Amino acid sequence: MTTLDTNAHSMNTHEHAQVSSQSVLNAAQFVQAVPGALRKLDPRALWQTPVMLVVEIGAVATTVMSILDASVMGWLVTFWLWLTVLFGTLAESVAEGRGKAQAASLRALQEETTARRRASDGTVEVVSSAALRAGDVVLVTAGERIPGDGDVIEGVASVDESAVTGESAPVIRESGGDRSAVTGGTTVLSDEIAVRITSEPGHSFVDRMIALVEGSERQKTPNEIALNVLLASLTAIFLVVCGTLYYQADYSHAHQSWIVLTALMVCLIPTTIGALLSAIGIAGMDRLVRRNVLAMSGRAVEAAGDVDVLLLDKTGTITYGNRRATEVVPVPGVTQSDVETYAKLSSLADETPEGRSIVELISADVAAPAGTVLVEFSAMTRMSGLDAPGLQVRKGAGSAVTAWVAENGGTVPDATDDIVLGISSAGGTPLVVAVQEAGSAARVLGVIHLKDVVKEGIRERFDELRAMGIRTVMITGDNAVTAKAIAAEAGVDDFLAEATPEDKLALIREQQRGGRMVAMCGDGTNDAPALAQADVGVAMNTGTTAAKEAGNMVDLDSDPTKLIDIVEIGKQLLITRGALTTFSIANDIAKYFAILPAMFVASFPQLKVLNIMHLATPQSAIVSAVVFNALIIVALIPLALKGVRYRPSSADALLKRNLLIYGVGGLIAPFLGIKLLDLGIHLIPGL
Ligand SMILES: Nc1ncnc2c1ncn2[C@@H]1O[C@H](COP(=O)(O)OP(=O)(O)OP(=O)(O)O)[C@@H](O)[C@H]1O
Ligand SMILES: [K+]
Ligand SMILES: [Mg+2]
Repeated sequence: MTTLDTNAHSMNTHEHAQVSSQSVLNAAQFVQAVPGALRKLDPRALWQTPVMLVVEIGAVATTVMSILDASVMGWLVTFWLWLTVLFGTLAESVAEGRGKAQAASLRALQEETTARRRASDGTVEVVSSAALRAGDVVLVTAGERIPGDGDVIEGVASVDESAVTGESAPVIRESGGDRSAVTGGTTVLSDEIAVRITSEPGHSFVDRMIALVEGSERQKTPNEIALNVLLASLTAIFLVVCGTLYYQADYSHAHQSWIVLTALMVCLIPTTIGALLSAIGIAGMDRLVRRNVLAMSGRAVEAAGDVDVLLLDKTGTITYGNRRATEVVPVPGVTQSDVETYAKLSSLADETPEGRSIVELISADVAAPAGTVLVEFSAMTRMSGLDAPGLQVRKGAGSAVTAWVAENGGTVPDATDDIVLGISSAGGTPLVVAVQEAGSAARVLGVIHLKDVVKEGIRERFDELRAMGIRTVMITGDNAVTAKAIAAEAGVDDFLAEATPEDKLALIREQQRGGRMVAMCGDGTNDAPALAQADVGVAMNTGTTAAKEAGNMVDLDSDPTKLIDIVEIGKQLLITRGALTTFSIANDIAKYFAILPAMFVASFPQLKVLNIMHLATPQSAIVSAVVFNALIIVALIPLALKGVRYRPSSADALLKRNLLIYGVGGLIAPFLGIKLLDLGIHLIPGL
C-alpha cells in the first residue's frame, strides 16, 4: 500500500492569495455586466425587487408624459430614472459576473470521459461517463479521471483534487472510513480504486458548485424577504404621499406636474438598498467560494454571522484523521504473539482505515476459521470482530468491550485499565481486544494503540474563535481520557466523550433550545444527523458523501478552523446589509428636506427658512436630486460587493459605529451631493 501523506491535509493559505487578486473590482467587470443588467430590466424579473419595479413603472410613465408634452426637464428626469433602474440591475449583474469565470473552469471538469463499469458478475465494460447512474461501480486506475461522484468501496489511492479545490497536494481517498468520498472530474494519481457512483447525471457536486458560483440557485433568505417587505411598504407609503400631494398642491394653488411628483417619489423611496440588497447577498456567497467554502444556502451564511457555539468531531476534524495502529500491548499472562493473532483476526473483516492499519502492523499469517461471520464496525456498538463456531473475537472502545466481556461471563483484569489509561492520556485511541472460546468465559487479551495527530496551528485558531465570543466543543466517540488529552492539546473549551450519533444530535438540540446558534464541523457518516440539525453544518471535503449532503456548507480545504472565516464573512454580510439600509433610509430623509422646500418656495415664500441649500431653481433641484439618487447606487456597488470591514468587537460598539458613519453620513451626503450637482445642472439650457 502507498504511504499516506498527511501533509495533504495541512492547512493551506493559497486561497488567500486568490482572494486579493480577485476582489479588485475593475471597469471591465462593469462593462461585461451590462448585457445581463439590460436583460434584468424585464418586469417579470424585476418584480422580485419591488422598489426597483416601481422606479421602472415611474420611468415608463415619465417617458410617456415627455412624449406627450416635451420639456427638457421631462426628458432629463426620464433619462435618469431609466439609469436608476439600470444601475440597480447592474449591481446584481456585476455580483453574479464574478462567479462566471469560475463556473467556466468548473465546466471543463464535466467533459465526457470513458468509464470502466463493473457489473455485478465482475465483468467490466467501457461506457461513457454520461451513462453512469447512482449505484454503478466503476474502476479507476492511476492517471485516469474519476468519471463521477461516489464513494470508494475498494482500495486506497492518492487523488489530485486541485481542479476542484485549488490545492495542489494530493489527498488520500480510501474505502471504509471517513475519507471515502471522491468527486467526479478529479484524477487518480496512484493505485486503483473501485468507486460506487452516488449522483445522477446533472446532480453532481460540480453541478452544484456551478449553480452556486453562478448564483442561479440563489433563493432569498427569510431576512432578505423581511427587509424586502419593509422596503415595499415604505415604497407604498411614498407612492400614496406623492399621489395625494398632486391634489393638495393644486388645492393650495401650488401646482406640481406629475413628472416632478414621480421624480420626488423615486428620490424618497429606498432605491439605494433596494438596488443593492441582492448584490450584497450574492457577494457574501462569492466571498465564501473564494475561501474554498461552498455554502448551499444564503441562510447558512447569515446564520454563520450569529454563531455562538462550534461543535467539532475529533478524528479527521481536529486531528488529521489518519488514525493508525502503532503497537499491541498484551495484558499480563498473555503472550505478544497471542494478542497479535487475535487483534489481526478481529480486523480481517474490518474495512475501516483503522482496521486495515492493524492488519498491516501485524506480520503473522492469520486466517479466519471456517464458518466465520464477520462483525463490522459501527459507531453505535463501537466494536468490530468476528463470530466463528466456538469462537468470538471483539475489539473496540474500552467501555464497549468491557460490557461485552461482562455479558459473556468474564471479568476485566485491572491491568487493562492501566494500559488503556496510558494510551489515552497520551491522546491515543485504545482498542481493547477480547475473545470468547467455547466453554469458557470471555477474557481480555490486550490493547491496540491507535495514534493520531492534532492538526497544526489549530490551537491559535481556537483562541481567535474565543476572542470572537464563540465557544468550541469537541465531540467524539472516543473515551474521556483520550478526549481530554486531545482537547487540552487542541485548546477547545469543552468536550463530550463516548458520544454516539444520537448524543451529538441531542447536544445540538439542547444548545439550540437554549437560544444559541450552533455550528458543527464534521466528516463522518455518523456526523450527518448533527450536521443536518446544526444552523451551520460544515462538512469536510475529505469526509463521506452522507456528511457532505447533510451539511449546508462544504469546506474544500477540510480545515475546521475555516469557521473563523465563515463567521467573519457571515458577520460582514449582516453588517453590510445593515449599514447600507441605514445609509439608504437616512439618504431618503435628507432628500425630502433638500427638495421639498425648493419645490414649493415659489408658492410659499415662508419656506425660505427651510431652503438652506439655496438650489438655483426648483427644476434644477429636482433633476439634481434624481441624478444624485441614481449615482449613489453606482458609487456604493463596490462597498456592497466588498463588504463593510469587520473587526472583532462587541455588537454594541459595532452598532454605534455604523449608525454614526452610515446614518449621519447618509444624512449629510445628499445635501453636499445635490448642491454640487445643482451648480452644474442649473446651467443646462431650457431647464
Ligand atoms: N475499526 C474499529 N473497530 C473497533 N472499534 C473502533 C474502530 N474504529 C473506532 N473504534 C472505536 O469506536 C469509537 C468511536 O469511533 P467513531 O469513528 O464512531 O468516532 P466518532 O464518533 O466519529 O468520533 P471521532 O471521529 O471524533 O473519533 C472510537 O473511539 C474507537 O474506540
Ligand atoms: K431613493
Ligand atoms: Mg468521526
